Amino acid sequence: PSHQQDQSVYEERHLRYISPLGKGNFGSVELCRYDPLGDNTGELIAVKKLQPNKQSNLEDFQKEINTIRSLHCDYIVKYRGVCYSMGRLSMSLVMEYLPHGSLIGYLEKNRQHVNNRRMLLFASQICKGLEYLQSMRYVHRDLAARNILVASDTLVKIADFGLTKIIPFDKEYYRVTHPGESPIFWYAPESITESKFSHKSDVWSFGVVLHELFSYCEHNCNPKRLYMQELGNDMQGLSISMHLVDILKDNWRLPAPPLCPPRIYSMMTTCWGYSAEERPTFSTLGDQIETSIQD
Ligand SMILES: CC(C)(Nc1nc(-c2c[nH]c3ncc(Cl)cc23)ncc1F)C(=O)NCC(F)(F)F
Repeated sequence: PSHQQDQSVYEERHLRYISPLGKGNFGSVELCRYDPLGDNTGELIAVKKLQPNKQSNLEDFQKEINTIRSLHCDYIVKYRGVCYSMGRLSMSLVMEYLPHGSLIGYLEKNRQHVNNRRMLLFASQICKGLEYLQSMRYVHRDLAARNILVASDTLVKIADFGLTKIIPFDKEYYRVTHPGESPIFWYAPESITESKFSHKSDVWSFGVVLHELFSYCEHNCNPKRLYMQELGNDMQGLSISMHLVDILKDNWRLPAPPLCPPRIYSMMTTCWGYSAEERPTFSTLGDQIETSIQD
């Protein structure tokens, strides 16, 4: 209902810190209990604090809060509200807490009872979440299994909108001025060479997430490791991204994960079309995944 205020304010005095969850873009996230009654019956929440010493300023954080507050989708981590502290000088983003954590940890722990059908269910949920993001003209820019959260054994959600940008109404892509520490092994070629980000660059990253899914996030065959093996581990710094683009131009792609169904691997390779136009849309990918689930 529109009258329901979507921004609930959490009072810092009722916040009970429990444990650290991890570090994301521009901040750290902690598990807390919001316990106004003081009897430990309050809800568990994930609280993302702005890293005070980071050059990222309050403005970027405010943008991230506005982004996640505007998203209402079953496959995107839910915004709960904000918590002001130190007399409204600093603020924290409050999100729903998903007990199973990020997809990487979940797959490492539960590998034995997650089969291909379950993987395809997760893939279709991520795809639907991305289709929704695209309908809102957002590009995520940091799609990776580490940024997918597990709500239950049958539900995953996209999270960490620290790098998400809105595509201007008159353009098909967003150009970043300050690339920062980029996860280049999840990046499309044009994002590496021209800092250009679009729905089609998110499609490339979705292909890499599919590879992570069907590799069960095995750390010895994660994308960075596989690329570095191909590049020769002796590379340093800047030349890695240029060498990476060269092997992509020569049509080298991540190899099929062990036991990955051929139809799924060919779906990944369509996401890795060198030029953005060759890559499918999320709706086409969604249909292909649904078809694979039926079989
Ligand atoms: C920076 C942070 C905390 N990292 C982690 N979150 C959670 C984690 C576990 N449960 C959570 N419930 C909500 C949220 Cl926002 C995070 C978690 N678990 C492990 C993490 F490394 C994060 O936000 N990562 C992006 C995400 F994984 F969420 F996509």
